[in-house]
Amino acid sequence: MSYESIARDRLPELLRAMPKAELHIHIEGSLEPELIFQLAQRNQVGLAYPDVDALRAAYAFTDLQSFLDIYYAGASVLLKEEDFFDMAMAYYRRAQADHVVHAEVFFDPQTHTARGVPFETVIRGLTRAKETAQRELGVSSELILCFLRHLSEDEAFATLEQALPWRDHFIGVGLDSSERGNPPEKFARVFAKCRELGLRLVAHAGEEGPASYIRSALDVLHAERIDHGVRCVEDPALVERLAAERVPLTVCPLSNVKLCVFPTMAQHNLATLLERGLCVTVNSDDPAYFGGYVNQNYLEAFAALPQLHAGHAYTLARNSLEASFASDADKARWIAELDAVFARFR
Ligand code: HPA
Ligand SMILES: [Zn+2]
Repeated sequence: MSYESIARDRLPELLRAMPKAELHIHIEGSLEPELIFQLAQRNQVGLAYPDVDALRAAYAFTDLQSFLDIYYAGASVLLKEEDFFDMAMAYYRRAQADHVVHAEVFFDPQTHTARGVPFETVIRGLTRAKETAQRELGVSSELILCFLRHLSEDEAFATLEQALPWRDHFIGVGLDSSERGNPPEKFARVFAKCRELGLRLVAHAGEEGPASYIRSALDVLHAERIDHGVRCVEDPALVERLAAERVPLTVCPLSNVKLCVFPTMAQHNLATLLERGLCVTVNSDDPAYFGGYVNQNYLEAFAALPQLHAGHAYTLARNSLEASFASDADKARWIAELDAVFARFR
């Protein structure tokens, strides 16, 4: 079906209404400044900023590391199961408002266990929110445990050990934090172990790091999806392979602009990636820090890239549903809902 003829001025309404999956969201990156201050007060944690406005004013990033420094500082207010629950519920409410039917949510246990917060506290709070979101909001979700790549592989193994009693509470593992200088190869053994355990595998690659990191994420880690992946265009043979193998890329447009991966949204390569036939999806990454939740990412990308039309909107939403780790039955149901929404706009 062709949707190209749907008028451009109807795109915002269509982008908001279409059912979608979000596959690249760090739950700690959904912690809004207001909630950071509430939790700081509740838990008697001191912050380096006097108020919400001062904290928000510090969100001027020059690269990934400048963001990560402030992101880990923000997460320091999370101490109790209830804190993780409240943070995740706030995300699920925003996701529901954006017509996210399914989310695969990253969490960074090492950010918390390093501060003395037990793994159990983190997973209990997030799991309770996941179940509440399904029951009360109708938002389906799964959890993906991310290893911090600036830490050692031994530390990743120790985290996996702590997580194994909770094996059925998360579906897979990912790799995040400082990319440059921390190639996928560093985590080959722990990913091999996770693969043996039947966990789903994803990895951040090609955000700030070179295209070769995307190749090793595929060949060494056996990642099933690449988080970001926008630098794949520097290696045309890799682009062909990603297209042929239909490897999903979880692209985060606002994040890429805020972290200076692209100077402006008009220079983002989202449209190019789609033209090359890649299985691209749109996601928010760290919505509290980068200026918006998933719909804002769609809206700003479509506003800045005139090549994009309603046909691309359909492709992106459909890719997000198909690239998820949900059941075939759930995917079929959501795709039928997607088709019904687009039928209303024709
Ligand atoms: O965009 C990101 N890249 C790497 N690590 C991260 N941790 C949170 N967000 C990110
Ligand atoms: Zn990310």
